[in-house]
Amino acid sequence: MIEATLCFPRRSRTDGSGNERTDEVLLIEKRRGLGEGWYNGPGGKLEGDETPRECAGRETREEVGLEIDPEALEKAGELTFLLDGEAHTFCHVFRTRSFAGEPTASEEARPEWVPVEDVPYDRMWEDDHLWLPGVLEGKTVVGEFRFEGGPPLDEAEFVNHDLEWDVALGTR
Ligand SMILES: Nc1nc2c([nH]c(=O)n2[C@H]2C[C@H](O)[C@@H](COP(=O)(O)OP(=O)(O)OP(=O)(O)O)O2)c(=O)[nH]1
Repeated sequence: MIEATLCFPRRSRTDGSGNERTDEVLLIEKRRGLGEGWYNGPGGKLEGDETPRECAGRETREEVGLEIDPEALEKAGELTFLLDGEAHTFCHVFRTRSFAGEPTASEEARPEWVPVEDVPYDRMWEDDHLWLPGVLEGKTVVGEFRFEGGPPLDEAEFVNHDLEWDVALGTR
């Protein structure tokens, strides 16, 4: 089974007059690989003996150039994606308001700050609207999502899911 991560950097912005506060999340438009053409958080597969939070920090740096201290990542979810009845990917989800630098595009990703109210769920993995809103509200989630008809996973059909909220997650 693949072990992977997703990272959702957050910021709050005030408009010029200082009245309107917008809560934003950094998404990427993925330019290649699994989920190409869709929006997602920065992230990817674990390499070597790195921990999930080290992986989330490294992928965010490689894909959009933000520097993130792995210890500053807050664990928000653990998602299992099953393909044709078999565990395909186990994905650790993190969020953080602590990072350095400005997002820049890479070969893999085009970054975009998006108001939390305007996340483009119609241009994302089909399951994301089920768990990402809660994650962006600060909840923790454990989920199982079943796909059929692949590989690859991103061409399979999303068939059903189980979700559990407000779960105490490990510290990895
Ligand atoms: N939001 C969301 N992300 C998903 C779903 N399924 C799934 O694998 N992912 C994530 C986990 C990983 O962060 C990412 C796939 O890994 P990746 O970006 O390394 O894949 P890739 O094929 O581009 O690999 P590589 O060439 O970069 O090594 O997609 C899903 O249903 N929703």
